Amino acid sequence: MTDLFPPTRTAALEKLTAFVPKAARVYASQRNYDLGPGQHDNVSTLSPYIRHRLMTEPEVIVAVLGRHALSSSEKFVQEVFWRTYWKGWLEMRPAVWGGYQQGLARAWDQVQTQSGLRGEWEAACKGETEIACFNHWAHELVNTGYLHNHARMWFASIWIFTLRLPWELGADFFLRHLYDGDPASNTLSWRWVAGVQTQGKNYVARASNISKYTEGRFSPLYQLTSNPEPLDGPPHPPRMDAPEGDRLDPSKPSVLVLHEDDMSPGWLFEQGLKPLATATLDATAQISPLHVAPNVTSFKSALMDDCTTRWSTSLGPLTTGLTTAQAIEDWARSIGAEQIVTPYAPVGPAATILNNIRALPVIRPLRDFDRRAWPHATAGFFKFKKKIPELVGAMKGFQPV
Ligand SMILES: Cc1cc2nc3c(=O)[nH]c(=O)nc-3n(C[C@H](O)[C@H](O)[C@H](O)COP(=O)(O)OP(=O)(O)OC[C@H]3O[C@@H](n4cnc5c(N)ncnc54)[C@H](O)[C@@H]3O)c2cc1C
Repeated sequence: MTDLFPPTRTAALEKLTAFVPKAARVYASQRNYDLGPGQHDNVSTLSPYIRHRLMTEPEVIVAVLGRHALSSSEKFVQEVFWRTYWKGWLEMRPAVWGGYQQGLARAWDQVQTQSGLRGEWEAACKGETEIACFNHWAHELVNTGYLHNHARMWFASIWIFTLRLPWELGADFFLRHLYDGDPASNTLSWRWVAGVQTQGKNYVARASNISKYTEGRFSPLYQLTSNPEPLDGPPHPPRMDAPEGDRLDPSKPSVLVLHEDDMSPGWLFEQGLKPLATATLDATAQISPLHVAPNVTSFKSALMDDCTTRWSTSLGPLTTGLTTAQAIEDWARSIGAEQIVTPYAPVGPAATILNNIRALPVIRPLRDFDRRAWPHATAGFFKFKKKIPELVGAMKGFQPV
């Protein structure tokens, strides 16, 4: 099943080319249908590539707008901007990621000390509950590294409101098994389903909706909790300013650190960066207190191999798989660098490691796309999406048709 996501940019581009003709009318009318593993042709299945920026959001949007007007492909373009919105929202409230990690640590303690909870959590993760659709999605996730968006919503809702398991354990289960596992999209989507993101409003999975959008493959009648209350959560932390990124002075002796959040470093070379050497950061051990699934680890590392192979002539000598701030500092010093350059890593495992580097200045340039979009994630998506035409207009290479 890993063949669904060959870990190369060439494969990502082929998928994009095949999907572009469907990005307008077909996507708008059929995107909510989950037709099962290997049958997800009505959506793009590009997220494992976009999440790691083996392919960027503007690149996908520009390809779609080269074929369709924004008015007819609006639904798809908006979905791509959901990723951007979630990232901007979390970037301005990084304490929410810390809060999730604390909640997860508490829930994980309970799993280890309460055998009843442990059994229920294990049954959910193994797809051994009484609910057939839920079991199916647990297996699909573990076997393929992907779930359709609607299945993610139903699964999260059943996890929280029918199985009554802590939402943080469900978010962690996703992060350990999704090829596109993403701190912002995953954490904030789980919070949204639970009713702590849009406070007081939860997402309730209904048998009729599941039956309709799986074309009758599943119909969990009378099995799902029907009117659950949203969970209580703390108020949102105060909003910080969105980051602006650092200015890059390419004349200083620099080393480059590549990480899972941006595997297309060409834009840094365009700014004149000529690294003395490059290292790749492996942040997978920071994703979860448990082991990340081996297929996810090997997917990420194959994507990184693809990136460093494509850019090999610009990177200088390559060191792979550094895992700590100390290891990066020691390596950078041994090269004789005066600064460490790294594409801005948004809130998450890579940023946590990079933020602990003290021995040398860390220069984190931010892509123009993020700098323009993130500050608009001040409130809900409804407000953010009004900025989409302006953000699309500012994209390099965009020619309206
Ligand atoms: C509980 C839950 C957890 C989720 N966890 C993740 C996650 O860890 N990582 C992740 O990338 N997405 C996550 N999503 C969002 C969404 O489900 C996936 O991005 C989408 O299903 C990816 O499939 P696709 O590429 O075929 O999407 P398409 O429908 O083809 O959409 C195109 C692109 O738009 C973006 N996108 C679409 N829907 C969303 C969305 N709701 N939020 C953010 N971006 C979106 C993705 O980059 C996607 O590749 C989660 C959603 C839910 C409800």
